[in-house]
Amino acid sequence: MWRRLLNHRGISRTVTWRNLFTMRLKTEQFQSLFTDGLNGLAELFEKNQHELRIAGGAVRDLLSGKRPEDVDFATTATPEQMKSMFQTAGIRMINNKGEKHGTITARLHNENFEVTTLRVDVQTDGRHAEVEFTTDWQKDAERRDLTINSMFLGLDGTLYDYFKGYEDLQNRQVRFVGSADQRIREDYLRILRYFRFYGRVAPGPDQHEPETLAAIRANGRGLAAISGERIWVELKKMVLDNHAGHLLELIYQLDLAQYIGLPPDGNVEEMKRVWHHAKDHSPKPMTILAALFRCSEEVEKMDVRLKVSREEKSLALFLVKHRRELCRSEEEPESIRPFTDFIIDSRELDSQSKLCELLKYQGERKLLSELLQWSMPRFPISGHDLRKVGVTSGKEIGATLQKLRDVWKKSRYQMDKDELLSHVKP
Ligand SMILES: Nc1ccn([C@@H]2O[C@H](COP(=O)(O)OP(=O)(O)OP(=O)(O)O)[C@@H](O)[C@H]2O)c(=O)n1
Ligand SMILES: [Mg+2]
Repeated sequence: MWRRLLNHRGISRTVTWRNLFTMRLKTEQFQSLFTDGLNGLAELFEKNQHELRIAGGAVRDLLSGKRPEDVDFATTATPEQMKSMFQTAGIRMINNKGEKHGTITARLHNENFEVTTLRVDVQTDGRHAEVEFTTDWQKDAERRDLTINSMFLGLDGTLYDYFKGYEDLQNRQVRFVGSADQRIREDYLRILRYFRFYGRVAPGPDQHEPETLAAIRANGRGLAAISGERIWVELKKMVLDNHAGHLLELIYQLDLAQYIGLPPDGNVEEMKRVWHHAKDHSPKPMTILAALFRCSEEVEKMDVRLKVSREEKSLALFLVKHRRELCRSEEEPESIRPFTDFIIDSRELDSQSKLCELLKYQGERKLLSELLQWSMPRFPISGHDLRKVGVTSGKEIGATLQKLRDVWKKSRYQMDKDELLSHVKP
């Protein structure tokens, strides 16, 4: 993907002017953004002589040949100017919560467009910022986290790159804009964003700039003040990207684990092992993280801090409980029977998917592909069938069903209804 990007045919000319690097982007992904909604938005800004550009992550994605999932826009217009412009044009605006930070959301042709006024952060407490609006594009680029996230793209395809973001993207380097220390102090979550984008962009593990790591180490404690929800969103994405084994180890080396809900004495060696054999099998984030936990109390503590979903927590507890004792049988190492027996006994809907995660954890590739294809046989007997053959009391029905389940299991789930009912003594 990256080599293709270097000699992309969609890029037609490059100009360097002082520290601003510009060029024209005309890729298919870029063209495909121009829906009726965006064309309408662009026209309106042009008519009112306000500049409008695509900003941040979407520019990074477009330059990497990816269609961005969400596109943020930046403008020189103030929120007041935008509001009056949209009102005059009869365009609906929705949820004005972002207005304090300069964001107006307009709805055109059933599409929402988030447009944010250029700004500088005048005061930050490491979580929230007090902002001041500006018409200077470079100032807005300067307050962004990473060089690869600091670029703008005009709607004519012109790239505005003040901090060598494009060069870094081509060289697969992740760097903070200006001082890493300052950028991190503005929002400590950026430590985790750095790791996440490192996973996405860097060609291999361990190619960090020493100053970046020093700034992260020095500011790690700041993560303690960041909400668990925000941390979990970042951590989850990071764990599923490249180099996650290395990055999680780095989190321990830089002494950050304690601030983000991970056990201070996490089992890093086990995690690296698990990551290595699970990474190509689409593991859930918790399958990798579970390897760090030594006991269920550590899972509980993580949940208090990160407020993970009920399913995520239950998977972590499940893996910690069963990772050693529920494994392939010595006598029949190729058989998925211990796992299918477990699923049938547990009668829980999600136990099959949990066991698939367990097999990823254990690195059992063959058993995993079999279990993925296996479908649970249906137990052919109901209470109703037993009543028909004369078992009437509730207690007796329960006990007989259990007994028949055992018989069924011994037959490796082959016996049908009649064969099973022949075991019921009238
Ligand atoms: N802590 C943060 C979060 C965001 N940003 C800036 O705001 C942009 C948009 O943020 P967001 O959508 O949260 O992230 P993306 O970089 O777009 O990544 P994703 O693809 O995950 O949306 C970023 O590119 C970056 O310029 C920042 O400087 N500091
Ligand atoms: Mg984004």
